[in-house]
Amino acid sequence: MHTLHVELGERSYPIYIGRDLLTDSELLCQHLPGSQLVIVSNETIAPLYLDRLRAALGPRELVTEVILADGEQYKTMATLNEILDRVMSDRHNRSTTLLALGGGVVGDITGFAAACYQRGVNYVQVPTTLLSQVDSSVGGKTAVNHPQGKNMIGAFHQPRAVFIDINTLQSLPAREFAAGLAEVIKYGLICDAPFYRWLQAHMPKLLAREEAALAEAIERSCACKAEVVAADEREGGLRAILNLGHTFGHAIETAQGYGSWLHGEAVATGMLLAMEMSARRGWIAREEVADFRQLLQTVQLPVAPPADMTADQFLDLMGRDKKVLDGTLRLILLRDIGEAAIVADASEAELTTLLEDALQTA
Ligand SMILES: NC(=O)c1ccc[n+]([C@@H]2O[C@H](COP(=O)([O-])OP(=O)(O)OC[C@H]3O[C@@H](n4cnc5c(N)ncnc54)[C@H](O)[C@@H]3O)[C@@H](O)[C@H]2O)c1
Ligand SMILES: O=C(O)C(=O)C[C@@H](O)[C@H](O)[C@H](O)COP(=O)(O)O
Ligand SMILES: [Zn+2]
Repeated sequence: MHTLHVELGERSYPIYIGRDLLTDSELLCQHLPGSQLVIVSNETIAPLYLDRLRAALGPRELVTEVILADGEQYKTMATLNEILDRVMSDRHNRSTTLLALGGGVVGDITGFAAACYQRGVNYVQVPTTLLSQVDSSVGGKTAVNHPQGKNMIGAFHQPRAVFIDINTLQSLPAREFAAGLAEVIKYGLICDAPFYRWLQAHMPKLLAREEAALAEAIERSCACKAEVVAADEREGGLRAILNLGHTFGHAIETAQGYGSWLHGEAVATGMLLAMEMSARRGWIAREEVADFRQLLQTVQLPVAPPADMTADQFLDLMGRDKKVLDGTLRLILLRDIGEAAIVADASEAELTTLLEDALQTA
């Protein structure tokens, strides 16, 4: 087992990465000492992993299990209320801890419920998708979607611990695994060029879900995220680099009504747009864009935006991005592989041409 730390003073917490953590009673109970617990999962994950986890957690005075419907389309206020209603009805007090067992959807909603209940109770993350293991379980961004925008209602609320059991990845559908790889690749692009080159070389091993390669990729991704979050917890500046590809990607997810494009798929296409834009500015070589496109294709991630979108629709949705400040859109581009830049000078003309060219390939 490897342990990383997110250093945030009194809100610091460990990230444990290893096999069979889901059944590691001693480790789990060390971080979950209280008598009250709320386990939040969904209808797909619970039948696979809940029994084992429950057994490892041992008997408690009060345990509430909330099993949500599965899907990004349920990352809503209504689902948040479902959790809060159960927590209220079962009379949990402030000493309770929420535990998210699942992917990023379960994790983001559970974290938000923990941030809201009685103005904030503890929660821990037990992420079961690649995406949630390398990204959403770490950093304390919690949220639900609004029909008009992704993650628009939420709070920063850090978990107390993250337990990454890499065995759970063996049951993950291939499409979801690929979506997680998009966020893994993101870390190489924004802050770790050697890691990006390693990913290019080791993609076959990752796609075969070889344990050593998976552990390495998860650890390096979490290390990057932990460092960025520790430096800028609430996205005053630097943390925005974790949003590479997301301004385009969130526009795609919102336009599609959440669900038909997976988050990682939309981010992959968004990262390709950001790389193309960086190349057009002369910041990165054309060959890097071509190699990146090839890498996405190897992983079976989409390389063109949805054909039914227009550049105007993109611009409208991108104008609602959380990185818009005083009416100015900020985008994450690449100065080089491993070196992200936050730019505020993208013109409407530059974006329209970029998007129209990309839409022609869709
Ligand atoms: N908070 C953050 O910093 C952050 C970062 C990245 C993404 N996100 C959010 O995370 C969400 C995407 O997360 P996701 O990709 O994990 O999607 P997800 O939570 O929808 O999970 C993907 C699918 O895999 C299933 N699943 C989960 N674990 C499984 C397993 N081990 N075996 C079999 N099936 C399994 C789920 O039931 C679901 O159907 C989006 O809402 C995105 O906005 C948040
Ligand atoms: O942790 C962050 O910061 C990120 O931006 C990570 C992203 O991968 C993630 O999708 C996040 O939820 C996006 O945040 P948002 O503020 O753009 O909604
Ligand atoms: Zn993301």
